[in-house]
Order: sequence, then C-alpha cells, then structure tokens
Amino acid sequence: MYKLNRFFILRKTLNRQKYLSTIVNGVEEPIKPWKKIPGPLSLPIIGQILHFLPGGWLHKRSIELQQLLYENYGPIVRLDGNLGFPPITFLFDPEAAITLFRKEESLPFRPGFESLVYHRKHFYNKNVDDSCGVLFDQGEDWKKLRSLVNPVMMHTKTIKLYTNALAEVADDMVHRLKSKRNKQNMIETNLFNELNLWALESTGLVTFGERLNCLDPNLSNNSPAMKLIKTQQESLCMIEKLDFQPSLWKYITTPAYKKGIKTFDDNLRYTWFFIDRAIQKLKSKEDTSDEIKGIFEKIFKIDRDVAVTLANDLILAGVDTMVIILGNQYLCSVEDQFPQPSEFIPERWIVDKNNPLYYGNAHPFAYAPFGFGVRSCVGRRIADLQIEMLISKIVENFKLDWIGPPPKRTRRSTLNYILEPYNLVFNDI
Ligand code: HEM
Repeated sequence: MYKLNRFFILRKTLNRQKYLSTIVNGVEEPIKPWKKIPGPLSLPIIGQILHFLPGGWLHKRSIELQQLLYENYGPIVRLDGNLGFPPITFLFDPEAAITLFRKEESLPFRPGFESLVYHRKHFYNKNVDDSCGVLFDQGEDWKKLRSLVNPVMMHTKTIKLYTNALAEVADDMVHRLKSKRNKQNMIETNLFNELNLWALESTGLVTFGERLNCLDPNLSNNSPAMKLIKTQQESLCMIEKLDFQPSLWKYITTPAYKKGIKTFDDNLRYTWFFIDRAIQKLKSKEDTSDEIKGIFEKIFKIDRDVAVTLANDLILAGVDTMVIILGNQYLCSVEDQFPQPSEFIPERWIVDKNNPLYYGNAHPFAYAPFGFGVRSCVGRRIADLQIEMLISKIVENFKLDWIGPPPKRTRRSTLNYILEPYNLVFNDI
C-alpha cells in the first residue's frame, strides 16, 4: 500500500515558518530566513542541484534520503528546490509536526504530482478549470469534492457495510496465494503485483459496488485489470522522474515528459473501462435498497462528473496507495521511537505498558500513516477494513515463515516498493 505524507512549502506560507521557529525552540523568536534552515550546501544559481547529479552524495543513494538528511542536519531540513521541483522542508520532530498540523488552515494546500495535474488539465479535462480530483485540487475546489465524499467514506457505519464483501475478496486472495505457491510454499509470481491485484479488487468493490474479478486464477496479462495495474505502476515511476527528481519538462518537451503523458493517458483509459462498465450497469439496473452500493453509485446520483472524477481518484489512490513527504515514515524507523525498529516484533503492539517495546512509548504522531486533519486520507476507514480482513484471513490460513537473509528494505519513492526476494513462506496450518 502507499504512503502519503504531507509536505510543506514554507516559502508559500510564512505563518508556518514562523510557527516552526516558535515550537522548535520553545520560545517566541523572530522569524528566521528560509536560508537559515540547515540543509545541503547551496551554490549561487544552481542551488543544491549538484548533490543530486551523478557524482553527488545524494545521487543514487543506498541510504534513504530522509535518513541522510536527518542524520546530517537534524529535525528540520531545507531543500531549496530546483529544475522543476519545489522547495521542501523536511520535519522530523513529531511534536513540531503535530502542532503545525493543528494550526493548519481550513483549506490545506498539498502540492505534488504536477505532471499528472498538468495532464489532467491539458489533455484530459474538457476545460482547464475543471476539477482534477480530490487528490490534486486545492482550495475551494478541493473542499467541494471533499465535503461530498466525507459522509460516504469517513463514517465507520457506512464502511462496515462492506465487511462481508471484503472478507470474500480476502478469501479469494488466500486461494490465489495458495495456487501461486511452489514446492517450498513460496509465492512464485511477483508478490507486489499480487498485492496490487488484491488492492484493486478491494477498492474496486467499494468504489463500484461489484467485483472486478482481478483475482481470477485465469486473469491474462492483457486483461484491463492487469493493464490498469501496469500503467499505474508506470505512471508512478514517471511521476517520480518528472516531479520528484530534477527535470526540465516544465521548460522544454523532454522524452520523459512525452512518455509520462502517454502513460497517464493509457492509465486513465483502463480506469475508464471500469467506469464505463459501471455507468452501463447503473443505466440498466433497478434501484433496490437492500444491496450494497458502491461509492460511485452514491455520488453519481448527486453529480455525475464528480462521481467520475472520484472514481479516477479512488482507483489511483486506493490501489497503489502512493504520494507526498513529512518525516513521520522515517520516524517510525528510529530507535528512539520504536526500539529495534528494523526487526519484526509484532508483540510490540500487545505487550504490557512497562515493556520497553510497548508501542505506546513512541510519540503519538511518530506513527501517522494516514496523515492528519481535514485533508487526511479519505480512504483510511476502507483501507483499515481491507487490511484487517486480509490479515485475519492470512493468519487463519497460513503459518507464515521467512527463509534466508533478512528482508531487504523497502524502496521509498512516490510509492513504497517491497524489494525482492520475497522470502515469505506460506505454510498451510
Ligand atoms: C494503507 C493504505 C493507505 C495509506 C497509508 C494512505 C495514506 C494517505 C495519506 C498519508 C494521505 C494524505 C494525507 C495528508 O495530506 O495529510 C492520503 C490521502 C488520500 N487517500 Fe489514502 N491511504 C491509504 C489508502 C487509501 C485508499 C484505499 C483510498 C481510496 C479508497 C485512499 C484515498 C485517498 C484520497 C482520495 C486521498 C486524498 C484526500 C484529500 O486530499 O482530501 N487512500 N492517503
């Protein structure tokens, strides 16, 4: 699944800058200039870009960027931004982060995905001012969408209606995993793709109110589901290239830009396959109150265009579960917050309060995977339920084991990638 941390562009909101200086030092201090925030050496004109180019210490790093920045510069780090990517402040102080979030305005600004937003505005939407979706819109446009979806997606009671259907999806996933095992009971195919298929099936069910059949054992590589997942993974790679690495696409038409636009086109085409199907079904079916309705159908009755935009959002956000930066993902892996952070110790969630491993000893904001406040993840209740269903079915059916060396770390980018080899063993109980 994905991570979406908020990142703040302090150049834009001076108040946040002021606030930061206050909380970090504990006393009111005059606003410090942006350039005083510690960060990699910045040279005139080219800024910090040299560190990210071949030969630079931040190019092709074997250690995560956030870890390098924290270890070298402390709890607040400045990246100036250059060649198409914006200035960023990394915040690794959970107390400061939570205070900042609490002070957030009613219309939080969350930048990012500029290439995708550009594609939606110039190649997909009819008018340049049309909505790009709840993930990407800002200000009043975002608020309008968000207030339509909140009652449908943020209420536990509404989401609980999907429990049985999601349990069936999880059962099918268990069957699929069983059928993909080799003689050592290890999954032969790409585990990352398998999880993407499950996520698409689960999110598709909640979105459209019906099964997409992504877990069908005979699913071919040319099926719309497989193509959707493939183009989604490719889209995220292109976003990483265009929006999270130095890139010239905003100034000239680069090959990466052309590839990105084509990939975003293809991805939306496959999402449309499912949207079209849902629209056709809605036209032909009678309204019965006792069946589970997808979010798409519920919103469609209020506003067709919003329903389509939202379906695009949910399928994108709910499948690969991607996005943006505030250092709490890194905070989850520091010893001060979670002792022995790189070890698999699930007991930390159930041990007694006196035990040093007790998860509650960490700062409450060190673990905030869904963000915080009015712009936090709108799919969190769905995600919680989906994950709860899958994990309980897996634990019921398998005794999990791990062979060989410890797992490689995930690669954090637009997405968190689980790196091969997947040495998980799925023994029958
Ligand atoms: C483990 C799974 C998931 C994680 C860790 C996650 C995490 C996040 C995070 C951190 C944000 C940004 C919050 C912020 O800016 O403060 C976010 C936003 C969002 N998520 Fe999720 N998410 C998950 C699953 C889902 C699912 C299943 C869906 C759809 C069904 C979804 C839909 C969205 C949408 C539409 C937004 C944008 C909300 C807005 O800007 O108003 N997410 N997610």
